[in-house]
Amino acid sequence: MGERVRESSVLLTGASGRVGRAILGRLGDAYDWRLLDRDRPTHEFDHEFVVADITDEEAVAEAMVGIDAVVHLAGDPRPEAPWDSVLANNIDGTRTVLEAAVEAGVERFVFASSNHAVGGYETEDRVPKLYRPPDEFRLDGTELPRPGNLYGVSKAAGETLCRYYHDESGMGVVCVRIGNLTESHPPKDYERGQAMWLSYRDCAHLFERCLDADYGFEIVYGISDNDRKYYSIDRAREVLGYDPQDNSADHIDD
Ligand SMILES: NC(=O)C1=CN([C@@H]2O[C@H](COP(=O)(O)OP(=O)(O)OC[C@H]3O[C@@H](n4cnc5c(N)ncnc54)[C@H](O)[C@@H]3O)[C@@H](O)[C@H]2O)C=CC1
Ligand SMILES: O=C1O[C@H](COP(=O)(O)O)[C@@H](O)[C@H](O)[C@H]1O
Repeated sequence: MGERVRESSVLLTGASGRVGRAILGRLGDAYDWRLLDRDRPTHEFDHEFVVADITDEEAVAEAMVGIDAVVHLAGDPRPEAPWDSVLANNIDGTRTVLEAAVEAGVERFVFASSNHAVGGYETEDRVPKLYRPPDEFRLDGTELPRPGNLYGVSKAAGETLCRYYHDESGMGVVCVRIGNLTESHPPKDYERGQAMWLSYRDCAHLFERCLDADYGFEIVYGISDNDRKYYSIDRAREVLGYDPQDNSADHIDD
C-alpha cells in the first residue's frame, strides 16, 4: 500500500479539545473531516459535526459510515482522572471506536496515547537528570508500558486494544505517545514538560504523517525535536517521515 491520497474522509473524535484544535488549525483543508465530540461545538466548524459519546456503539457506528481513516483523541486527558472515568471514556470508548472502525473497513487508525503510559520509567534515580540534555537514557516505543497512574494504565490498555484490532483485521494502526502539547511556547519552569514538548505546528505535521504514511502497527513518541528529550523520535522519522521543526531549547528565554 502506498501513501494516502488527500481526499480521505477522516473521523476526528474529541475534535473540540486542544489536540483537535492543533490539528484542525493547520490541516482543516487537507482532508474531508467528520468531527465528533460529546460536547456541542462552542464555535462554528467548516466540517460536519457529530455530537455523540464514544461509548455509544450505535452512534459511533453511524459516524463511521464512509470513513477511510480515524484520528481517535476523545477521552479523559487528566493524569489524575479517576478509574471510573478512564474505564468508560478511555478504555471502553476506545474499544467501541476501534470495533466500529474495523467493521466499517477503515484503513488507518491513529490513537492518541500518552507519555503517562510510560511515566513509571521516571524513577527517583533517573530524575531530574533525565530531563537534561547530556543524559542518554531514551525510550523508543519498543519498551513495555510502565504507567505512573491510572490514566496511564488506560492509555496502555488503549495501545493493547489497538494491537489486538490490528492483528485481527490488518487495519493500519499507529499509537502516538503524545508528550506535552502547548501553544506558542513550551511550559515554563517545568523541565519535564520542556523535554516532552510538542508544538502545535509539529503536532499537526505528525498527525498528517500518521494519516498519509504506510505502516502496519506502530508505537511512536509525539514530541518536538527538543534538545532535552528522553523519548526517541527516530521511529516516527523512519516510518512516518516525521520532520519536526520546533525545539523547546529555542524558547528558553521567552
Ligand atoms: N494535550 C496533551 O498534551 C496530551 C493529550 N493526550 C491525549 O490526547 C487526547 C486529546 O487530549 P486533549 O485535546 O488535550 O484533551 P481535551 O480534554 O482538550 O479534549 C478531549 C475531547 O474529548 C471529548 N471527550 C471526552 N470523552 C468523550 C466521550 N466519552 N465521547 C466523546 N467525546 C469525548 C471532550 O469533550 C473533549 O472535547 C486525549 O486522549 C489525551 O489523553 C495525550 C498526551 C498529551
Ligand atoms: O497525557 C497527558 O500528558 C500531558 C503532559 O503531562 P503532565 O503530567 O506533564 O502535565 C498533560 O498535560 C495532558 O493533560 C495529558 O493528557
